[in-house]
Amino acid sequence: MDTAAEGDRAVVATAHRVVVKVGSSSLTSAAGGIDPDRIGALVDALVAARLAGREVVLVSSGAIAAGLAPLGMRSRPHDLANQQAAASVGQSLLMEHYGRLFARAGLGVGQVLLTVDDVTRRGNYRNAFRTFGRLLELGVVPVVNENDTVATHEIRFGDNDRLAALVAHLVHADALVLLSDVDALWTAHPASPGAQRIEVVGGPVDLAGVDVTRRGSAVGTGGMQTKIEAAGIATSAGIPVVLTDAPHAAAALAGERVGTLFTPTGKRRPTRLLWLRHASDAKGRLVLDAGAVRAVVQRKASLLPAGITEVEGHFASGEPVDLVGPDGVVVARGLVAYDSDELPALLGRTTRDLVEELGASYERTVVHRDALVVLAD
Ligand SMILES: Nc1ncnc2c1ncn2[C@@H]1O[C@H](COP(=O)(O)OP(=O)(O)O)[C@@H](O)[C@H]1O
Ligand SMILES: N[C@@H](CCC(=O)OP(=O)(O)O)C(=O)O
Repeated sequence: MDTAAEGDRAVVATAHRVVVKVGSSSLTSAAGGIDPDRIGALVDALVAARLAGREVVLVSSGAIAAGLAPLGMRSRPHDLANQQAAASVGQSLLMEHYGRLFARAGLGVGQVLLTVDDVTRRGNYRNAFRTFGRLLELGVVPVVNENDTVATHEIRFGDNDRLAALVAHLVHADALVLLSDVDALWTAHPASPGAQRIEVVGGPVDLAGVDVTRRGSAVGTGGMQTKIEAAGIATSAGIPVVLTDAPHAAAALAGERVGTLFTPTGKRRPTRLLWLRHASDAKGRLVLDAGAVRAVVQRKASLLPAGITEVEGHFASGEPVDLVGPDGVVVARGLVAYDSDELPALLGRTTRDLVEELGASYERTVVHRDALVVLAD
């Protein structure tokens, strides 16, 4: 291994605040339901880290898997209503296990159920940040899951890998550990002939040719693809990621050479903008003329009505929209300051014109540069 990667393992070993995500497949037994030995071993590793003075946030899947047997369901249901029912039953079982297991070491747990809105809307985001901060100050281990019972398709993360990356960013974690049922990222599904373990991923080039198409466990959701995406989100925000299996949790946290290390590719950015890039679905599109594209992309300027030629979709003020160039390529994403039905009358007009005719409230930009992330640079 090269020295830089060894240095990054040390960064994981010394990380004070860590987010650990565990997948359904690592918590449940083949027969279904929570496997007491597996969840017990995981908690032991987290307790050791906690008692060594580190702050731990656990993102745990497994609610749906844990709820299947009590409801007489044989396999993970495909429809949302049954998934939500299973999650409702399973989440409390999961928390019962965590509460009891951490209590043996004198540690408390706090359940945090999140929807996409909680990491995308500014007010909710701040609120979630405060809650995590307080729980950690109190020495409690936050146990996070998606709020499956109420989340509809529109407000779903869909997989906890991405949720874990966003939580890592939200809590300003120093490292993210993704625990699955596979010991590392491999060049192809580990059962494929010739597949090899990958020890370090330094950026997207190291992933060229890696095959993650084969599905994983029956109880997991996203397979390897969502883990790679999650690692990309975290590393682009300066957070190193280790991907390994649950039995290697303690070794991963100790910075040992287990699993796959994804080294940071970017710097830590203002927190709100990361979700804008990764967690939000754009509600509409604004088509920009070439001058506006240059202003937004190169000069990092705010978007004014004068540079917009078309408005597509229905959105309300404050929602995310894509900014596209005259060629239809998305160049940025931002929070729009007008409703979609207000905008057409403003297009192509200067702000001065608008203020004179319509009043001072039209002095605002359509997308302010502080609420905008450039995707094309
Ligand atoms: N290139 C690859 N390297 C490692 N695992 C892979 C690869 N391609 C597919 N997989 C599968 O992805 C699975 C992990 O995804 P998943 O079952 O969703 O786990 P979890 O429940 O932990 O989120 C592995 O068990 C493995 O079968
Ligand atoms: N929130 C869902 C899990 C979703 C999920 O991403 O599962 P997994 O692929 O096992 O991490 C649950 O608790 O069942």
